[in-house]
Amino acid sequence: MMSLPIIDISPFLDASSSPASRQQVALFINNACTEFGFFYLTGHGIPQAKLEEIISLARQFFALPNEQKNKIKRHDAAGPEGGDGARGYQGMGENVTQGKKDMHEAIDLYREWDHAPTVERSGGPGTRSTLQGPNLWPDEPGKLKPVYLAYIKQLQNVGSALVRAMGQALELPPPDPNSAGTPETEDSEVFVRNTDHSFWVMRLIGYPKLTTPVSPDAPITSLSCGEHTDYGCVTLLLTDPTPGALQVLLKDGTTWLNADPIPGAFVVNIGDMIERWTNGLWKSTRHRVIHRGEGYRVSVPFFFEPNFEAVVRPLERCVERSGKEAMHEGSTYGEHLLGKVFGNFYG
Ligand SMILES: O=C(O)CCC(=O)C(=O)O
Ligand SMILES: [Fe+2]
Repeated sequence: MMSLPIIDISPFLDASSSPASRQQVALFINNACTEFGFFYLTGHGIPQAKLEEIISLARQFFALPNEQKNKIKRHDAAGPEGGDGARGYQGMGENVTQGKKDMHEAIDLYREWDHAPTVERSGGPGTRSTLQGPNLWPDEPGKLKPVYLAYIKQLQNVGSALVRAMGQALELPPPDPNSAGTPETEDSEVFVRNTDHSFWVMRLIGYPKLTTPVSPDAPITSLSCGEHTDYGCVTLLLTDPTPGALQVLLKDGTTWLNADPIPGAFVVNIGDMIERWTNGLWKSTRHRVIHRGEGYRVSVPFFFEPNFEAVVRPLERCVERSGKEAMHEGSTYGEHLLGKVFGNFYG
């Protein structure tokens, strides 16, 4: 049975590693991103016990009564509740993909809005614009917030190492040692610079087992998470050990491959902004979740994204190499994200 490649990123986290070991990793990444857009990541330095604690804390939250969970409910932006339309807890079926309700519940966390002043909305004092509110952390379990904040710091470091490796994997020129470069400089550090204030997203997701009937002819009417690509740069996905839930669409466009978890490894995939930057040399691969297995499945994806104001347009080298017209004229990651956030709840 075919399986996704496994990539050890440690040479990009270890300042004393040899250029040859980094080059080897870059080569593997190029192959994995060209062929699958998905791979397993090891050598990230986060102990397995920490990863298990992350899953366990999310599981404890989802086991609370609804009344308790709804204390941090997501509210629409510009409303009297002071919601920002994005952050907070969403109950079962509140998320929509391709016009269908997803059978999961979730907490969404984002980088705090610290790159620009917040803009109060016309709803009156205390109302918020989309994404401009604070994160809503649960009181229970009490350890969740501090443990997650420390974990998010570590993940940003891993994300940064990964996008550095990606710049090298694309054979972009090395940075000029005499100049710091700007966000527009198209060298191998281009992704690192454009993610240095990553507008990251973290989702804690709980999936009950699907109970809709299975028959090979029946259309799948309700999924745990409908078919989609991820929005941004790279996703570092942590899941509990449940097999057979996450499925990845292969290049043939018809075969779904199970991306079963490997203990201690992240499942990594590239998002829409990397596809745009590479002018489609690397595609953001479609995937979905169908959990018909045993137990209540928990996953915690971390989306390491560009800066909110990063302008993402196809890199010249990638346009040349692809032999195609530039696929996009360029826009900020923030604009792309806002469009997606509206679609998730009002689609
Ligand atoms: O739960 C999973 O395995 C994947 C979730 C996912 O694809 C997403 O949240 O974007
Ligand atoms: Fe996804």
